[in-house]
Parts: sequence; C-alpha cells; structure tokens
Amino acid sequence: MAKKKKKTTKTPRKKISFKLSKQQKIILGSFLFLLGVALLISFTSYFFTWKIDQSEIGIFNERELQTENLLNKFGANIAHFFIYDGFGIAAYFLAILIGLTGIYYFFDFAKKQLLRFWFWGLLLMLWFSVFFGFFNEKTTLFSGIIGFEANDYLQDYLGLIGTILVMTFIAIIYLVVRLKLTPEKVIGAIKKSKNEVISEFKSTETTPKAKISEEGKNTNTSNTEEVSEPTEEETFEVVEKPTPTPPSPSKEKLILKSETEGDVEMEVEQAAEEEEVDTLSEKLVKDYGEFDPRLELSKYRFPTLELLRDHTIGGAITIDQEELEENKNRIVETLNNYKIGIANIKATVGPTVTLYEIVPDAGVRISKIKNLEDDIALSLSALGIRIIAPIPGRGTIGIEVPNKNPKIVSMRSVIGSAKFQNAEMELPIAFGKTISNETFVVDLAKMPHLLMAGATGQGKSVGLNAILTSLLYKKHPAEVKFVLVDPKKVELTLFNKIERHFLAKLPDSEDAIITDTTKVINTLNSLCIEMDARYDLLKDAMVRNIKEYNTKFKNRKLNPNDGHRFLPYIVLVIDEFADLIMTAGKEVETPIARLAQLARAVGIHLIVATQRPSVNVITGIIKANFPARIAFRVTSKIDSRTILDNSGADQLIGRGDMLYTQGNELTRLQCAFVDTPEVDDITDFIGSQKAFPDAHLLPEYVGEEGGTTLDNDIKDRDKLFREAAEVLVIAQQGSASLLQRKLKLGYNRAGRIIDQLEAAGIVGPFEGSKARSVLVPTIDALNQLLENETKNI
Ligand SMILES: Nc1ncnc2c1ncn2[C@@H]1O[C@H](COP(=O)(O)OP(=O)(O)OP(=O)(O)O)[C@@H](O)[C@H]1O
Repeated sequence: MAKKKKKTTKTPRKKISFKLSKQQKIILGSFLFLLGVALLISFTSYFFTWKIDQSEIGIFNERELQTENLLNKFGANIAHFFIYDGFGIAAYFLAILIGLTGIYYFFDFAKKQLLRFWFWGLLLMLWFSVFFGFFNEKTTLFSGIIGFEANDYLQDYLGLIGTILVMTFIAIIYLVVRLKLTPEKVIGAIKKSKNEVISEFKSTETTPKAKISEEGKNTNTSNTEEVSEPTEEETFEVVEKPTPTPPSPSKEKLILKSETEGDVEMEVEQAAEEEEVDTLSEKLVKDYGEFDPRLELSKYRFPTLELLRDHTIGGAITIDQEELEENKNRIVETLNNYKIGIANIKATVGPTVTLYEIVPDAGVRISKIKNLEDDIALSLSALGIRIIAPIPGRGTIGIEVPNKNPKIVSMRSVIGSAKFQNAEMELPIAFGKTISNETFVVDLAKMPHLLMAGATGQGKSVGLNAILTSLLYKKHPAEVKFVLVDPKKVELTLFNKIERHFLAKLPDSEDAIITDTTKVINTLNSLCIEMDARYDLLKDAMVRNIKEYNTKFKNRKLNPNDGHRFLPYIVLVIDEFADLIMTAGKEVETPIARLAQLARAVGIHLIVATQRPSVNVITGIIKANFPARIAFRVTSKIDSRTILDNSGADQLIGRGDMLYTQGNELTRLQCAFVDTPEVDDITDFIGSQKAFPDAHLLPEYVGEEGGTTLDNDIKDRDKLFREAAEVLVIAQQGSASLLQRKLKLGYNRAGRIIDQLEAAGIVGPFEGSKARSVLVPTIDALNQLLENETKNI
C-alpha cells in the first residue's frame, strides 16, 4: 500500500522547453543587436588605438586605468581577443552575425535563413582570416593569430601554391553555391556593364548635339511652350519607357551632363521591370515538389531480366551458306523458267525467315512475279513463302523463305535490348524481332487499339503474354492497370497474383480476371462510365488528352478537391473475342465499339484477340476503330483479308510468325517467346512486393436485370439527398460523377444517392453509359415534390 502511495505522490517531470515567449524574443533580440553594434564600435576603434592600449590589455581590476578604445577596457579587451588573438579583420563578420541574429529575434523572423547566414558567415570569416595570413608576416592584426597559424599550417603541408589552390577552390564553392554564379552569368554581367559604359559614353556625346538641334529649333518659328523660353539653366526631363533589356531591379536615375559648362542637363529615368510572382501551382510545386504518382509504392522494384530465360538454345542466328545458295539458285531458276531475268539479288537472314530481295531486269512486270507466287513456292518446296512486290520504299521485290532451322526469339533478348530499354514511349511493347533481326518496339498508346487474330496454337496467347510482360517491365503499378477478360479461364490466371498491383476490377467482384460473360458486359459498361468521367475531367482541366492531363496534375495545376486525380492508363485485354460475341452479341459489341471510338484520348486501350477472324466477329465498326492489327497464321485467305485487309497471314509458318500492320504496310515479325514459368516468376516477383490495398476499382455499373431494388423509404435516404437532388436539377443532368465532384462523394455513395433519386422519381432510369435524364425541371418543382412526399407519410 505504502509503495502505491509513494508512486502516486510522485510529481510528473516537467518537460524542458526552449520556446521563447514574444517578450523574451524581443529582449534577446535587442541584446544581441546592441552587442553586435558594440563589437563593431570596439573593433573599429581597436584599429586606431591598439598600439596605445597594448599595455593595458588583460588588466581589469585597476579601475582608474583608462584605455583609448571607445568602449574602454571592455572594448579594448574584447577587440583584442577577437581581432588579435582571433580572426583579424574578418572578426567583423562575427559582429555582423550577432547583430543580425538580434534583428531576427527582435522581429521574430524564420530562423532557417539565419542558420544559413551563420554557416556561410563563419566560413567567410575563416576564409578571409586565412587569406590575410598570406600578407602579414610581421603583424597578425589583419589575419589574427588563428588565420596566421592556419595559413602557416596549410603551407607547411601543401606549400604556398597548394594553399592558394585550396583557398581558390573554397572561394569557387562559395560563389557557385551561395551566390549561384555561373560562367554565363559572369559573361552576361561583363557584357551588360560594357554596354552601359558605351551607352553612357554615347549619350554624353549626343547631348551637345541635342542642344544644338534644340537651339536650331528655337530659331525656327515654332511656338511650343517648352522651346519658346529657353534659358541657359533650364533642365528638361526625358522619361524613357521601360525597354525589355537589360532588366534592372530598381528605379535608377542617370544624370547626363554635357561637356560645356552650364549646359542643359538631362535626367534619364529607367523604370524597373515588374517582378514576376509565382502562381499558386508554381508555389505548390516549389514547396512540395511535383506530384509523384509512384510515391505510394515508392519502394517498388521493377522485375529483373534474370526472371526471363534464354530460349535460343541453338545460339544466335547462324547463316547457313549452303541453304542460302540453294534457295537463291531455285529462285533464279524458277523465274528464268518464266523468262524473268534478275539483275541483282540480296538476302537478309532473320530468325525464322530469310528475305531475298530481287531487282528484276528492266521491263519486267511486277504483277507477273506476283502471279508466280505459288509456282515459286512449289519449286522451293517450302511452306510460308510470301512475295512482296514491290517492297514499299525500296524498289525491289521481296521473297520471304522460311529457314530450315528457325530460331526462337526469347523475350529476354527483346526486353534487354537497348531499343526497348531506351524507348521513350507511354506504353512500349516489344513484340519480337523483324526479318532483319531488329527488335520491334511500338507504343500501344499510339496504336491506339490492337486486334489480334490467329488460328489455334499459332502463338496468340504467347503474344498476349509478351505484350503484358513488356508493360510490366516498363511501367509502375501506379501508371497502368489491366482489365483482363479470359473466357477460356486458363490463359491469364497467372496474373491474379498481381491483382493489387496492376489489375482493375468492378467494386463488387471477387476475382479481378473476368471469365464470365455477364461480368464482361458490366465491366465494359463500367469502362464506358470511366471513359465519360475521364472526359469530364479532361474538359474541366481544358486539356486534350491523358498525357497533358497527367502533366498538369503532376504540376499541381489541378485541385484534387474538385475530383481531379492522377489517371493511370487502362489496358483492356480480351483473349477470345469470338466466344464473347457468340454468347453476348450486341451487348458486348456496343460498348467495345464505343470504347474503341472514343477511349484513346483518355488512356483506355483495347487489345482484342480472336481465333476466328470472321466478319460476324470482327464487324465493320470494330475493324474501323482498330487500326493496329496482328495476324498469326490463319487457315484461309479470307480470314487473312478480314484481319489484315490483305492476304499473307495464311502463308505464315506458325509458332509466333506474325504480320503486323498499323494501317499501312505489313511487317513480318517473329513474336518473342515467353513461357508460362517465366510469367509465373515475374508475377511472383511483383506479387511478393508491397501492394495497394485493393485492385484499382472501376466505377460501379448496375446492369438492367441486376439493378438494385428501388427503395423509396424517406428515412433511409442519404443526408445529402436533398442537396444532391438540387445539384442534378440545376444541372439537368443525372450523373453520379457530377455528384461526386460537386458534393465530394465517393463513387459508391453517389451511386446510392442516384438510386434513391430514381426511386423518388427525380431522375430517370439507367441509360447505358449516357447520363440519366432529370425528371424535375426546376427547383420549385423539386420543393413541391418533396413537400408532397412528407405530407403523404
Ligand atoms: N513466339 C513463339 N516462339 C516459339 N514458339 C512459339 C511462339 N509462340 C507460340 N509458340 C509455340 O506454339 C504453342 C502454342 O502457342 P499459344 O498457346 O500461344 O497458341 P494460341 O494461339 O494461344 O492457341 P489457342 O488459341 O488454342 O490458345 C506454344 O506452346 C509454343 O510452343
């Protein structure tokens, strides 16, 4: 018990605080300021009296003893201590710093700047003290003992030249860091002063002339007031308008006198340029730096190259001379059989095919060679021959012949290539290698949507994995989000591991990867809502595309309180589009077409793959909005035409051999190969790192049949119900995103309020991705409606 009592009687320890009250600051400030002044006086006086006072230094107890220093014994001793025993003339810095500190405390200015003054001031004091050490070998008055000894010490170790060099270096540091001096500024200042001298010289020269002309005018019959009564002493003022160069920080007056005595004097006044003031956004950027979308996952590590394997077991591409010669002879022979002479032939060996470029003899018709495609293929007895007549931009005819030993192009080699690593693109994709063995990198953001077709087993899934891998190697989780649709349920499951890093999903769904058709419809419509919301944001920010928007947001020119946010790119990947169209038809096609038409500017990009590129799957409207297309091997010429608007895809050899077009010419590529275990490793690597709390949530979309039951219970209404109703009635637009912005609500709450408004008959039913109609025309009508409601209860 006694112990307990002891404990309770213990008084809590007082915290020691160094915070000064306002009065204390004023007292301390004035003390320091006056001390600084006292030091300045005693130092100055010391230089005149030190010889006389020399013998009295150190004697305090003899009251009658007087010294010559203006501050008597105190002044003589303190000055002796700081100047003679200390830093010489440089001790003035100390006096100034103490005085300055006094001013800072007196006016209670921020102390950060003061610290800087002390740091640089002390450095300067030491520097000058050592510097004067060079000059006064006999008396240490200029440098003080510290400066003299320090100089001596440096010279003992570095010699005179070494010491000068060290001192120069410190001086440069001061000039560059503290005074922000650069060679350009120095040159500019020299030029400026040179110009000033010249102009001064010129104006002094011209003044008498001006006077003469003035006098000349006077003799004329002009009667203006200024010239009618010229007197010898008269001065006149010419006010010069501000000239753009050179800017001067303050108003300056320049009096120009002519050489002749008692002559007209001219005063030139140059107005100072107005200072530019930082805008709010510039100030925010200065204070907090640019907005960094990566900050939340700032420790995120990008996947390493070691996670990818090298599949080129056979080593790099080898040129089989025999095979080349054989093919060349056969081509020449076949063409000769049809009386087509060849002037020149050149071969480029790629990973899977070799391109033979032919320059036919003059007068040979190109269509003739094109028609012989099948005959040449027959005589070369090889699958996958493609004839390009002519090769655009080269003036030759190309014959692509598959190699006997095709080489796999590893994802590792394309990801590790300089072309991909140095690519300055928004969404870089390394597809593989071209026929001339160059890494082929394109920007998905520029495509802007990609259609991919190929018969089963020809490399579509590998191609999709290559695209996703490319983006994972280049983009931070905050910058891009994937919406993955995988009706086959097996192809993209590995990406589940990176759900909270890179995937986007509907708020109520468990899995981010969408496998069932109704969910696909909801997701597509949700993306349409997101697209519309993004367009609203872009409009509000007065920018044309997501890149400009994000730049503006990073520069803190857009206020997050107005609903603005950093917009990540969204890449929608659909692996088996035919399946979706078969089961959902128009319901899928409409939002896809809408997205394809409009979403490019807001950073939503589509990648759609299909096994069956038939016209009822890839309809005209979809095709028109997917300018970038990839074809793996397809089974018929018709399919090739559907996907590429050209034949050729039926002639490919499979296993990643593909044709790529972005609206104009076809490029034959060997798709990079990335195996499932590699994707597994990459997603493991990313998945094991710190993630966002949840997958990126897309806006909620309530399908027609899955709509929530409309409950018109007044008690259950949201607190902001009335305010929300007013906002929508005034805007005559029933959109949840408008509520989000105006009332600063989350999406879910805004959605709930919209449902309640619908139940109350204020807004109309859901109309796809369009905003709902508002059924109440004015605020008065709204008040009436709500009043009637309460009466009826
Ligand atoms: N770029 C490539 N390089 C080498 N081999 C490849 C390449 N792409 C695909 N292959 C080979 O082809 C096989 C089938 O590829 P993939 O699974 O991508 O075909 P798919 O078109 O997606 O077929 P499906 O439509 O039936 O899913 C792979 O297992 C692989 O052996």
